Amino acid sequence: MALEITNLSKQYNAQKTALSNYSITINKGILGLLGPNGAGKSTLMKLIATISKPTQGSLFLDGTDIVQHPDAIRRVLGYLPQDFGVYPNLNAYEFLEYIAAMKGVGGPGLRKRIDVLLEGVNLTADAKRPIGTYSGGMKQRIGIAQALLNDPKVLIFDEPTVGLDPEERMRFRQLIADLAQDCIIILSSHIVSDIETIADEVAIMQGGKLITKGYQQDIIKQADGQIFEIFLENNNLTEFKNRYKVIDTARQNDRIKTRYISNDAHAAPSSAPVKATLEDAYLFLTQNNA
Ligand SMILES: Nc1ncnc2c1ncn2[C@@H]1O[C@H](COP(=O)(O)OP(=O)(O)OP(=O)(O)O)[C@@H](O)[C@H]1O
Repeated sequence: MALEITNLSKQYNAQKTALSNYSITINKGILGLLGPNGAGKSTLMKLIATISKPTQGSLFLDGTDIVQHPDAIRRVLGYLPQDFGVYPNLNAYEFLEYIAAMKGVGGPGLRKRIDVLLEGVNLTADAKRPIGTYSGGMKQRIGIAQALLNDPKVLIFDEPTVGLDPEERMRFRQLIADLAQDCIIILSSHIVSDIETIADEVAIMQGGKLITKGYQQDIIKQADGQIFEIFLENNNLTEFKNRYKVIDTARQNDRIKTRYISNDAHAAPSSAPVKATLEDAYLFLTQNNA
């Protein structure tokens, strides 16, 4: 199963091009879309979900043009939009039955499927309560469950971990890891650590463009030799920040351990090179392309 995206552009109006000449091939497994606010992540996901039409370019799923034939993906699609709305008066069962009807999913197995999904997102105990009484994280979890109702082969999750506590994040990871053997799963976040623990491959985007895509270790390699650490006195940090892109600081006794981006030729004296992480690589690559 493969999704082939070629020269995709989306222009919302004369001033706003949200996606520009974007090409990517997405295979089975979990692809994490990383990018700052406004990078075009949601726009890309909406185009794949055929909720929105591209201004230019093509999207093919296993050789079928899904701009011309959106049903080819809709049949096998599970989608959690960023602004997922729920019906406050319905309980979880009623809501999932309603979504199942809209997706044309039914039959004798439906009740069982809903039970399994509610268990999967840890909502069994609250299934009879109106969704309007749920917390933000619980609403997000019912959103995840509805995306899985039709046994999808292409799953799109826009910021799925928003509002989830660490335990629920772990549960989400396990839930989709099992599905990834057999599905294309695309999820977005601007929280690098979420993508780091969930995704096999990562696509970094910025300003509507794809900066890089690959396995995590290959993306991290791109920042090798560019990340340094230095111990600074308290009052030197502000000036240091004017000269270098600081990634992180941590107070250690009376000094500040400062992680920053540079290269060997320009690193500050008394710095030590350190091994890059995905977060470092993300900041390095988006800074270079800003
Ligand atoms: N319907 C629209 N009309 C006009 N501009 C839009 C529309 N939707 C999105 N945009 C703009 O397109 C750009 C890309 O937006 P998009 O929501 O795809 O980014 P994103 O990477 O998902 O951002 P975030 O992380 O904040 O959700 C932004 O500048 C946004 O303001």
